[in-house]
Amino acid sequence: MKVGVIGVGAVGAAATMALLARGCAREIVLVDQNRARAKGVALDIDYGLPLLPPADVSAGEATDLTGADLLIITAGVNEAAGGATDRNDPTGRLRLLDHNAAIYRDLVPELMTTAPEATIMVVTDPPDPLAALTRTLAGHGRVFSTGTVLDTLRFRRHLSQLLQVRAEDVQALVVGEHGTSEVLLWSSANVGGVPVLDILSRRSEPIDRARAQVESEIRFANISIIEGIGASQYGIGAVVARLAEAVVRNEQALFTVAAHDPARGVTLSLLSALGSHGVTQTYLPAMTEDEQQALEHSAEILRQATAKIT
Ligand SMILES: NC(=O)c1ccc[n+]([C@@H]2O[C@H](COP(=O)([O-])OP(=O)(O)OC[C@H]3O[C@@H](n4cnc5c(N)ncnc54)[C@H](O)[C@@H]3O)[C@@H](O)[C@H]2O)c1
Repeated sequence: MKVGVIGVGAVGAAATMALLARGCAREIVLVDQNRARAKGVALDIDYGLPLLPPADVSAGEATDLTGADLLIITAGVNEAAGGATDRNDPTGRLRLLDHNAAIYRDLVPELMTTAPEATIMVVTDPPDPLAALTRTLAGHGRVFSTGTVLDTLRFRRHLSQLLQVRAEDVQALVVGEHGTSEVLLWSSANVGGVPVLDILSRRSEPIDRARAQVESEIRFANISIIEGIGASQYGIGAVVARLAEAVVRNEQALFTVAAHDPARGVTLSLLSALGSHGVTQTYLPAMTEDEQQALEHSAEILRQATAKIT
């Protein structure tokens, strides 16, 4: 399987290492407008390849992506460079939209001339409106964004720490925008079928305080990471690799990736089956009325953002 990584900054490099460790791509081509950077990352990784599953990694141009099965786009400014690191700013990652949409308007048509058959994973922020734009520019529907997959993992990790159980046994979803309006589905969060809210309600600590703390840590996790290392990269790298694996193996595995939702007329995260052609089926998770309202609010924010660029 041939995979192209377009944008070889912090996220592109971390995603490439995670892809290699998972052994789900035989050939990876790294493309960046900073050619020297792509070459440096490819060379650095190349020296570690004898210890990794068989694969070739090279730096190239868009023209070297011919025959790619999957394109992973991480090109664009991040929250630190784009001034989106204020916890009190409800716009959040949407602040990067105009800048990164301009990059996509140049990039995607060029990619389509060389790899028109590839499925496309959008990682650049804000990923959901950019996936909608990519779908229009590419002229096909094999486009999804990483959506709230990372937020969902963060939710599971925080609940696992709160309840002292391993994260693999925590089922919990975040839906809507990958951004400040995302919706944590507390009502269906469970460990081994036992509702998380039932467990928390039996504790001495007020449930609202525990919920508010978890929500805040998840909603602003990117900023906490950026304050330490300048860019959120390793968690998303692991997410990208797992999603790439689902695509190249045509798994139809369920993730909260974002895809076009005809019912709401917008690209956002629900629960979707992911395979070689991108998202093939989407399910609306069970929700309380409050959660449904929050999801519709998130959809509206994304609709308005998407309308500005498409
Ligand atoms: N979806 C998520 O969950 C998630 C998580 C973390 C980061 N991100 C986003 O991923 C993006 C990349 O973040 P980063 O930290 O790697 O940024 P970065 O600045 O380290 O890297 C971006 C790279 O894109 C390249 N680039 C810019 N325009 C290009 C073009 N037209 N063609 C090819 N390459 C181009 C730059 O040269 C740079 O190397 C940002 O938008 C960031 O906010 C998304």
